[in-house]
Amino acid sequence: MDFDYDLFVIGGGSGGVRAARIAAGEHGARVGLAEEYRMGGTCVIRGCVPKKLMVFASSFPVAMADAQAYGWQVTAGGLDWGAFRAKLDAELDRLEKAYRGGLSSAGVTVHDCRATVVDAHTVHLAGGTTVRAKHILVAVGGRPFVPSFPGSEHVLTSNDIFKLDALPGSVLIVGGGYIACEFACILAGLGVKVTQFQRSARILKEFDEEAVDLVAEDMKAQGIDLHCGVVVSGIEPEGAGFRVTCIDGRSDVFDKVIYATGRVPNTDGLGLEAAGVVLGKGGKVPVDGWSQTAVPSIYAVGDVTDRIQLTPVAIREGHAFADTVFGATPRQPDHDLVASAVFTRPELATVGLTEEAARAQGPIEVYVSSFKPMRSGFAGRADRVLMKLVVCKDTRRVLGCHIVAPEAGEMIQMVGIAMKMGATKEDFDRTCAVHPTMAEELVTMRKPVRTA
Ligand SMILES: Cc1cc2nc3c(=O)[nH]c(=O)nc-3n(C[C@H](O)[C@H](O)[C@H](O)COP(=O)(O)OP(=O)(O)OC[C@H]3O[C@@H](n4cnc5c(N)ncnc54)[C@H](O)[C@@H]3O)c2cc1C
Ligand SMILES: NC(=O)c1ccc[n+]([C@@H]2O[C@H](COP(=O)([O-])OP(=O)(O)OC[C@H]3O[C@@H](n4cnc5c(N)ncnc54)[C@H](O)[C@@H]3O)[C@@H](O)[C@H]2O)c1
Repeated sequence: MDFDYDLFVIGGGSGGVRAARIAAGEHGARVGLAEEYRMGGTCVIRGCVPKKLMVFASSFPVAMADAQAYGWQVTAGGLDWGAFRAKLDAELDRLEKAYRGGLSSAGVTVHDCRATVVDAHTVHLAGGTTVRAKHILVAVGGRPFVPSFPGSEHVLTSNDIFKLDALPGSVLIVGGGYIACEFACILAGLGVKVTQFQRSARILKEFDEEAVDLVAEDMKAQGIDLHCGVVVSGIEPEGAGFRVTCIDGRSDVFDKVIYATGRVPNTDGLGLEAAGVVLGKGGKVPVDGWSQTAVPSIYAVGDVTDRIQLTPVAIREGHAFADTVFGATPRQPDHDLVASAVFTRPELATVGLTEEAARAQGPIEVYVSSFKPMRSGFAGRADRVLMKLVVCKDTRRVLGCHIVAPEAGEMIQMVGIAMKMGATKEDFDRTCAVHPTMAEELVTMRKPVRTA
């Protein structure tokens, strides 16, 4: 059978771009890729990258206050949001160009349009053409989910934050996951009055409770008006802002309301069902360990699948797919012990099991050190950091590590390597400390604070 391409990738985000580049550039496949919006996808255009730059932007008021406390004569002015946004836009343009350059030098043919699946080997491109490919990779990612309720049309999502013409005076953020907590801290750091409503009893409910308690305490200490167990029932415009009413009767007006209540896969109208792929819960694409769907020529990677929604995971899945199908090195992506960080202030970073999950598996020892770090302590700030190891009593292996601290994301990357190698508590202990650092506590905690 004649095909236009060996591989057609739908979606130019983290997973799709990596798969296309490896299949074409390293394995010589004829690859086409369709992207309907901007090359780079969520991570580059409206996720990790602009978010992290906003995290940096929001960190300067505290840094300036610290500088003053250390004796520097600095006067903090206000943020010029317009100037920041212009630089941010230019940086995203630069990155998008670099992504396009990478695809072009690998020999990938890019189609700047929406693509839909017609059958197991056929893709329809908006504009009217149809292409045939031996393999199709679905890497369409997801988009913000907003529940439906009276007034839900008035809310913003994470996509809109990067495009605000001006910073609002006050915001309500609804949700308690990664995105809600990160933007609560970012906006508070930028000087916005932030209120946060979480529906359930805790924020960041997938994370270690003790670690999250410290993050929540710190978020409140920096002025975020955080409330759990609150459900919004309606929103209506009032003056220049919006009146938000909740089922417990509370009611208040905010300049903007931002919903960060999870993400849904971009599979609506994609044509997968017609091609024989039965979609899973919430429209996610079910795949096996090779990222293959029930239709053998159709594969899927990244947020559109029912796995872990993180950029490095999407990249690994795309790379493993390309090596498996077009290279001579079949391998499955490894989803075990994936470290991640929530870029709140302070950061929360984690790898492995929470204390709660580990307890359910068998006897454990828990090592915790929580203290005032030297840098902020000297500046007179009350912030505390937390280093926590969850250890299996029988095998002595470190099952989980949880860090709440500035730059926790940088630290957990290294702990992840040790844990992936199967490090025991005694391996941590025989590693000499780097002094004076916060991370030295990870190798100097001698006695468990509790066992279970
Ligand atoms: C605000 C925010 C912050 C985040 N921060 C982090 C972080 O700090 N660290 C981290 O690891 N992860 C983070 N993530 C998650 C991360 O961005 C995603 O896990 C990752 O981008 C998923 O990659 P993907 O390739 O699956 O999909 P995406 O990157 O979403 O790419 C999918 C692409 O497909 C395109 N597309 C969709 N449908 C079609 C179609 N029919 N035809 C053509 N093109 C189509 C879309 O336009 C998009 O460009 C964040 C996400 C958000 C929203
Ligand atoms: N730093 C990072 O690595 C990073 C940052 C941002 C996003 N991400 C990825 O993106 C994914 C999506 O992030 P997210 O924060 O949107 O989702 P999430 O799943 O982390 O959190 C969703 C939150 O919304 C709440 N919620 C869900 N439905 C609701 C409803 N109907 N009403 C009120 N509240 C509701 C949930 O209780 C939860 O707190 C994350 O799971 C993560 O994998 C990663």
